Amino acid sequence: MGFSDHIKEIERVGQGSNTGRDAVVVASWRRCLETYQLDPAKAREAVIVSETRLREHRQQAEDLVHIARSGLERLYRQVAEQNYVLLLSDRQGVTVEFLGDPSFNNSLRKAGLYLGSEWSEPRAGTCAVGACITTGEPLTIHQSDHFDITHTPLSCTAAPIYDTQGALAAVLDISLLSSPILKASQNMARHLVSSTVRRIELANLMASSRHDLVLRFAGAPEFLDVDPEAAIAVDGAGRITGMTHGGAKLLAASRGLDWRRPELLLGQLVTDFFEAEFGELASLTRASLPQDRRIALRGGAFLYAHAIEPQQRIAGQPAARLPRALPALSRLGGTCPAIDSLRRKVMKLAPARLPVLLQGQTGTGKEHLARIIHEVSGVSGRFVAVNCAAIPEQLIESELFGYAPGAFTGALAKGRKGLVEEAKGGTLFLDEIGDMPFAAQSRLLRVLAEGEVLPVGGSVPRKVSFRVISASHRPLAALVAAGSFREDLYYRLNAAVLPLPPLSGREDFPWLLARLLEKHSAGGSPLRLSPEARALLLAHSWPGNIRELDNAIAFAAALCEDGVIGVEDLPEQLTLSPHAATEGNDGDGLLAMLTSCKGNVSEAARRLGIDRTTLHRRMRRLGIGRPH
Ligand SMILES: Nc1ncnc2c1ncn2[C@@H]1O[C@H](COP(=O)(O)OP(=O)(O)OP(=O)(O)O)[C@@H](O)[C@H]1O
Repeated sequence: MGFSDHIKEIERVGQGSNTGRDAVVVASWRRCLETYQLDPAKAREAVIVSETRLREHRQQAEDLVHIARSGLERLYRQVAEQNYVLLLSDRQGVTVEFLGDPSFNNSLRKAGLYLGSEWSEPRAGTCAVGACITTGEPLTIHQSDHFDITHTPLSCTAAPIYDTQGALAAVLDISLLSSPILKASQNMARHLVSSTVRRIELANLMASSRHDLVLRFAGAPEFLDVDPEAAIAVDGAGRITGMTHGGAKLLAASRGLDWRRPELLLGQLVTDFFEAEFGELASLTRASLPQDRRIALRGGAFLYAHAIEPQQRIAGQPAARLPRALPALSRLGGTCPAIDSLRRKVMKLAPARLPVLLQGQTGTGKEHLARIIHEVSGVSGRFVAVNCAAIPEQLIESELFGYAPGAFTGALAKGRKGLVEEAKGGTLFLDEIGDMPFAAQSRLLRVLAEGEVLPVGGSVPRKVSFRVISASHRPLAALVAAGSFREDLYYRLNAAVLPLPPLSGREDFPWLLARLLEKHSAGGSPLRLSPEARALLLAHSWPGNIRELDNAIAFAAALCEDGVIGVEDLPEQLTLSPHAATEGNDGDGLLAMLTSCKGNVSEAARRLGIDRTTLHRRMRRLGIGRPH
């Protein structure tokens, strides 16, 4: 369809004609024309938000992204071959997570299928993410369904992700740069996106309702354990505390209520919705066969249920296994010279309340260490963490130091306490301190030098006393030399410097691995690794450090079936990393690579960038046979 035909059709729809478009598209076009006053004749470029705004949006979505990641990567693997890219947007329509083929980066960025792209209806016109945010329903916006002519080559399918309280939290979208003409070609995409969202919501509910009873539901007993359609969480008093979107719809349908009004569902007695006593519902555990767990809703419909009991600590046993329950210093790491020395330093420094500077690559555990220092110091105040890189530059001073009444437009009438005062008597952790703007650095220096804080727009300083721990992944000394960090502040912050080693250099790797396996065991028996998966993890170079390992185990924990993580459960990037080339030089690395290629020597040689004969020679030298 040409440019002018597209505009004419939108105008006709605006005047009330029926041109055969889906109702969701028609409604969205009308919103674009009437509510957002967009002009179909004006093509707009895709909007990509600034780095700072992106960081802010990503920070807010961090927990959700963490839980969603394994589902996203699995979905991406299912669709990447058909050239789909995957976007996760927050409820403002900003893309906070993106998976796509990097070789198309330029065209994807230009088309707005990229990290930071903003797909809200008022900005981008009719688009899948924007329409999904507005309607709260899964949908496809295919080619000329898009309002803006710039986006008409795209085909986008999106589904909403709801939080456990029934609010729209994010949107998952898969998109194609070019697609077949028929919209029905995207039906499968819609099914895949919706089922991924269902799994993400279920994982989110399970993670946030550990101390409540969770009830999972399916229309057929066969699907109850593998792919439940809905779930709700219920507290000890029988009141509903959380739900997946499917759960909300099911509860609402049973009483003829509107699922868009979660306040009518949350906090209500579960027995108001089911023809069963609370005790009966709680007894629908795996102890009986799925087909025997049939229950009736108040509205008359039947379905099958699976009750998962709240996780309780069994006296003496699991509590000792939980990483949090370990004494603070032993949570630092295993036994090896580098970590033992770090532990000794922390033991001495923690009670001294000196400013400490933590240096280490991203994901090496700087915040983890800062919390340990806080705990060991035994102070009664709070631990307040501030990520200086995530707060927009214009807000950082008021966030940190607070502001006086009426300090600026939009300020609260009675002013506000800053984070520095929140940390009174405790610890202020300034992460990514190297990103703190110069003006805020000067104010912080004054607070540290004088022990008092002057709120923005205020004239009366207030006394504060707290311990400051700062962290940076860039060497602060180099920032001082480059003139972007105040030298006097640098000397105030680094009374003691603790470097954190990169994961690849940590001899206590097995200890860390064991802690993370416990962490992701979700209360059941601890997860285990197959020997091949362990070899692969040991061989990887971990550029993202402990965070990358943590994410990889979280991912594998979600995929593995019987508590044993195999190579096939690990994220693909572990086997395809650019660092793989170095992994063929030692026995473990080579074995891991061969295993990940299912024993295919040609494939392993290709990934290692060497020829087959060299690989065979290396295998003979290291005494490695071909794994089966
Ligand atoms: N010693 C440890 N034992 C177990 N888990 C750890 C340990 N250190 C770090 N982690 C885990 O690794 C992840 C990353 O840690 P953390 O956020 O402290 O890193 P960071 O260096 O502050 O990262 P960034 O530079 O990105 O802010 C977290 O999930 C944390 O719980």
